[in-house]
Amino acid sequence: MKLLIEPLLLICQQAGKAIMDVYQQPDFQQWQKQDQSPVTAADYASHQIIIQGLQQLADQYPILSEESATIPFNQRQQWSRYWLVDPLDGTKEFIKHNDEFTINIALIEDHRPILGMLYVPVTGECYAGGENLPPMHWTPENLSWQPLTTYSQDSQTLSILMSRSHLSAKDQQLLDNLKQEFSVNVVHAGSAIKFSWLVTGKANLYCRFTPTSEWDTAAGQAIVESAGGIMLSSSGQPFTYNQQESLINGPFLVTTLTGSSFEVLNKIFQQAI
Ligand SMILES: Nc1ncnc2c1ncn2[C@@H]1O[C@H](COP(=O)(O)O)[C@@H](OP(=O)(O)O)[C@H]1O
Ligand SMILES: [Mg+2]
Repeated sequence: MKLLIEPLLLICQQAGKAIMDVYQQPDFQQWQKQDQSPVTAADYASHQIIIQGLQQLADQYPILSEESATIPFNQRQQWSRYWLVDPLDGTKEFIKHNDEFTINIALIEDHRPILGMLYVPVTGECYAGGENLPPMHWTPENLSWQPLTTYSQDSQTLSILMSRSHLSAKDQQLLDNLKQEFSVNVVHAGSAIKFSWLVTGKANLYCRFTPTSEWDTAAGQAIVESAGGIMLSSSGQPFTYNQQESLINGPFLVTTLTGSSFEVLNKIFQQAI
């Protein structure tokens, strides 16, 4: 698994450069996809580079990318290992020009993310982690991977991450209920950048009720889990992938909280579903 880190970083850097080339154009084009979500030339360019890069690796696995996601479930069901890719996560943030977008690449084995990489094109930072790998951070300043200190702890103070672009009445209800038990600080961030904030200790909770897709969460989950955090579904089980025809995720809770604060927060999350 460790051997994949450097080649994946290189792929992300190349795709990130293509994304930034579009981002820096004064007036880039955008289109609506069939599901009404926006897409740009940056999404497609990044997709092409990542596919080509993954196809050049020594070990070959099928690839499911947001921009080529029409592979039917009866075919995907045969896969024990595959790459799950979001070539540009946070397209709305990209269009708003607020810098909060990522490239997400995960390796899934038997429905669980065993390796994840998140790349932030604007800063050139990269996060990685997985099974038998510590959470790691790469920066253009250090030009090397540094292990991240893990922040799992029992705490009465919540820094809760919420989407910048997708919020619901349930999110508000959850916040109100959490405020009765914890001191709560809300942090807004777009895309899978939210997962990086969990492993750097800038936040300790991310709950989501509005839809996301499987490629939005898998890489972040692998990194958070490598840092000792957890990502749970509405049934209280670790979050899984490629189990159904739909690629839309249900509600989830991601946290680095432990002990009694985790128990209280999990109860409030379960009640909110
Ligand atoms: N109705 C919907 N169905 C599926 N995914 C949705 C969705 N609304 C938002 N998302 C997902 O939420 C992601 C953005 O997350 P956030 O709101 O936290 O920034 C989007 O990623 P993309 O930008 O890659 O499409 C998109 O996949
Ligand atoms: Mg996405």
